[in-house]
Amino acid sequence: MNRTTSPPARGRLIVFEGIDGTGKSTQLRLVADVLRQRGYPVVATREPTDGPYGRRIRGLYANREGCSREEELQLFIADRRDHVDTVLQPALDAGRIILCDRYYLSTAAYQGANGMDVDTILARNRFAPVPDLAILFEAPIALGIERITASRGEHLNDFEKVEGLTRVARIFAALDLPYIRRINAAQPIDTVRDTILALVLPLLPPPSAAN
Ligand SMILES: Nc1ncnc2c1ncn2[C@@H]1O[C@H](COP(=O)(O)OP(=O)(O)OP(=O)(O)O)[C@@H](O)[C@H]1O
Ligand SMILES: Cc1cn([C@H]2C[C@H](O)[C@@H](COP(=O)(O)O)O2)c(=O)[nH]c1=O
Repeated sequence: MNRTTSPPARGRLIVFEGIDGTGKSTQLRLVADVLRQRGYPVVATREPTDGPYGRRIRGLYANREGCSREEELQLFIADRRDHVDTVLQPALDAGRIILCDRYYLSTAAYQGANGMDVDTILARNRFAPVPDLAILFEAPIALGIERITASRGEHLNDFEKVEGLTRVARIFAALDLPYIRRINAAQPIDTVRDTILALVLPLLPPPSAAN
């Protein structure tokens, strides 16, 4: 008998976006735990990645000297291409639920804040799968800075960085795409987690169909 098996349902791509210190990584871990407890095959990942381009990008945080804005943008895009090819597309094809800490809206906002054209950045990311949901974490810049300073001892509070984050926040605020949902990330951790789950759970197939 000629038996056929149906391919697994396409997975879901859910991305966590927003300025620094709004709680994306914290929430990604919490939401991944809840989904796994419910039986979903979750892939938790992030950009910049830990791959070769991502490592080069992280090296730039310490010293940007000699790297033009265009080269920086190219590195983020190369990192994303690699991420799509090696992690995101295979996971989607296998029916997994991907939770990704930052994606191409971060490129639009951060490299846009560096002076690159936002629409051009988005156009150069057309190779990347469109997310099913982009959760945009919104909180005052000062709150994000305060959280990071308290937790990591990083000193983000100089004028130049605050000004830069203000430009980033303005671009995030102006993005108008159908898959974006904005959340109030200034609320307590459990409240934010429940808000995210209320957005995510209705988008998922039953856990058995996602395995
Ligand atoms: N809702 C919240 N209320 C209070 N503190 C929070 C909340 N969410 C996260 N934090 C704390 O703020 C700090 C920064 O959180 P987290 O690393 O998750 O932010 P992030 O958005 O991923 O930052 P970055 O973009 O810089 O990586 C952590 O110490 C975390 O415990
Ligand atoms: C994906 C992406 C990230 N960035 C910036 C945003 C943050 O300042 C760092 C990542 O830091 P995290 O603490 O690891 O979240 O990189 C960017 O400028 N462009 C991008 O595309």
